[in-house]
Amino acid sequence: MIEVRGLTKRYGARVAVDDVTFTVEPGRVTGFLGPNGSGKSTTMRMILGLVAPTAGHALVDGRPHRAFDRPLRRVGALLDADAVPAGRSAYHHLASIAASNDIARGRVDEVLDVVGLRAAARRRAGGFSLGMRQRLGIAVALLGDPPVLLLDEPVNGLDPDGVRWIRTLLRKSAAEGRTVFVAGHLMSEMALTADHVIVLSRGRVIVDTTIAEFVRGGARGDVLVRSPYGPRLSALLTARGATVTVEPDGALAVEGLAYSRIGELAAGEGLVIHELVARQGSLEEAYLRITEPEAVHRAADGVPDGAGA
Ligand SMILES: Nc1ncnc2c1ncn2[C@@H]1O[C@H](COP(=O)(O)OP(=O)(O)OP(=O)(O)O)[C@@H](O)[C@H]1O
Repeated sequence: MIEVRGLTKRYGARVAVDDVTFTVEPGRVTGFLGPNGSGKSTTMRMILGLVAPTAGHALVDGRPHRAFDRPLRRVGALLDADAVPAGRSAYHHLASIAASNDIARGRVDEVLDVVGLRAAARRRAGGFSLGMRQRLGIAVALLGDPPVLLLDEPVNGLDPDGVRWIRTLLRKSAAEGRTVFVAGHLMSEMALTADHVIVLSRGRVIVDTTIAEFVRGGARGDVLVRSPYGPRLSALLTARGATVTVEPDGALAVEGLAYSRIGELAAGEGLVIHELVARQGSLEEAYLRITEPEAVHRAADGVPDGAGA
């Protein structure tokens, strides 16, 4: 479990993380979302004891990270895939980290297998692709078989196969009872991987809830209707209180009426329907809806007065 209480980080006048409190529970994947610069990495670094908080504290399984003698056995972290030493092979990189954390050398081969780097293990990590460096970073995180995983954008640079592999790994780790905390920007992937979501905006927590609840509360659900009688159907549904938007391909997006009612109304008027789909809102839609004002504001911040396009 990760417990963050009143965590704050100021850099001069800039508040990177502002009185943040949350708990990351074991047994589920918790997604950590927020626009660029909202404070996710700084929060993760404070949890790992790499950045000193201005105020507040973070505990991992009840203790501050610095209290662990062999931290890799308690928390596996991926922060920056470029942190791999260029001159060393993947094997030697992992072996030296294992030795300093009192982890059996045999574990190195195991994690190389898990991350799919066995064949490249003797090559210099400096020649690795971004995806391979990312896999090596994940190997380091897994080395100590830790009960807590903390990963900053783990799918960055991975191919679709790798993205699916990460998803499976994180789901499996949570099912084993581990605490899995993962920051990311890829909403479609987060929707498939996470059970719970914490959203930061300007250094503050603005959402801390289940993915299902977040999507239900923040995203629009509607019904997609395709019919050769689009305009007549649109008039009919509007007269019954629905809000109808015509999509670029001529389909109708209908809000305010259940799909069953739409089908009945159309049948009553003898209007043929080719497709009738109840669409669930997406995580991306819910996320954009709550963070868009900030994105706009930040874009405005970035444009100096009088600067032309
Ligand atoms: N060492 C530092 N010195 C000064 N400011 C910093 C430092 N580290 C982070 N910041 C600032 O703190 C804020 C939060 O940054 P942080 O990297 O935590 O955001 P993030 O949510 O991880 O962003 P991204 O999604 O782009 O990775 C930003 O305004 C950033 O410029």
